[in-house]
Amino acid sequence: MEAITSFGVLTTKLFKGVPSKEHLRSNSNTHVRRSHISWGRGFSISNVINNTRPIMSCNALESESTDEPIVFDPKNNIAEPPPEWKDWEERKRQEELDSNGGIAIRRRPATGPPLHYVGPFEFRLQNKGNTPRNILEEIVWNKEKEVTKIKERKPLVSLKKGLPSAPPARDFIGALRARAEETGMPALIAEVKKASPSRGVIQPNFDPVKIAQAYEKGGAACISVLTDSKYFQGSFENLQAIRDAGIECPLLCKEFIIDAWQLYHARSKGADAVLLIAGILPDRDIKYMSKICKVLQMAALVEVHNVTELDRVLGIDGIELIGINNRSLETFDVDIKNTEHLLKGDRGQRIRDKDILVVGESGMFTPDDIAFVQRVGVRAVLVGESLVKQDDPAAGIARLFGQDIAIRSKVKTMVA
Ligand SMILES: O=P(O)(O)OC[C@@H](O)[C@@H](O)c1c[nH]c2ccccc12
Repeated sequence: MEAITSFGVLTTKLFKGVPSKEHLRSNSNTHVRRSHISWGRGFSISNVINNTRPIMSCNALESESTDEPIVFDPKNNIAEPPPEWKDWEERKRQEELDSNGGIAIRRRPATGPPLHYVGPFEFRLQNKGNTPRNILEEIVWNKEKEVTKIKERKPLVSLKKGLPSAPPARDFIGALRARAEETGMPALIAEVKKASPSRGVIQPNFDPVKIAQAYEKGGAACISVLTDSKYFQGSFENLQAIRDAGIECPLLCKEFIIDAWQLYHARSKGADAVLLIAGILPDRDIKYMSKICKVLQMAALVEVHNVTELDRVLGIDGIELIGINNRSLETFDVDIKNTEHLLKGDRGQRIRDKDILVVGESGMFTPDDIAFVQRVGVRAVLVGESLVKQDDPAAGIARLFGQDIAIRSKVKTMVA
């Protein structure tokens, strides 16, 4: 690791006790003096090793200063930090959340860490503040650039002018409620997704219209279409093509929305609903954007991943549809028990009192998974991978639910 000093470039190895990446890797039994490391913004030893946390300084943690050695695990070089460090990291994380409107990622690249002074030296790690800390941050920073560019070509005024000729918005939430009631099972939002950052290419023979038609035939109530191209190989052309092909299921535009301009853009391409991710949007944006959605007659699926985000969203008036993502967009860890965890106790009660429809999202592969999330309170599921990778997605739906939900819904409709 290099540091810029007033005398040129110095390596951090020169500073007593600060481990360089190479130093950590090559020393199976490295001793580091805690008093010489500052764990900036949730910084940990593994971040040093993986070089994932950009901000590092040589300030001492005064109050915790001790010469007690920290011994790194010889096999994977990862030290188990003492509990007070974890508390400190947690406190920092909470402070960061508070100052960031409740969101854990930095919405724009930081300008870089401040200069530090050690004796006569002035130094800073080279531009590390401009490195995204996780994939979600990277996606969002790219999205900011992408949207800024398209907005120049297609300003909001011209987008708004084109809206009257957009295909009319259909009732996304109504379709979910009706289907859940009709089948007695969670309504299905089936996802058209070619690839993802966690799975790579999921379906190499990707024909978005054919897949959407199969989903509709198989009993999906709504369809989700990935439009992000860089990370998911999706597009707005896919969304438009599916709409133009006469699919009757309402369509969710699956996009990383960070700017209200994208709402108008999604509507102009035929979307009936959009995704608002609480992990990247502060409360004021969720409020403002969900109001715009109402004006545009689109549904807003507000996605949360943890209790902090769920509590924030439950504090916002007028939210009708909440998605609980079982996958962390920061680490990609998937656990369907997350849905149970978020819906238990008081929170579940508040959701029922407000008559909010809950969508269980990600990581569902079997009838047991569907039954599990239904039992804990979801009335719709959003499923991608397990369906899109099938050669026959309609049959895939029947396998996922353990029964043919298309036939059952048709029979019931005919009887009614
Ligand atoms: O493929 P899965 O595990 O069935 O997941 C679908 C969907 O939940 C997932 O694609 C998703 C949920 N929230 C997102 C936000 C952005 C991109 C993708 C997503």
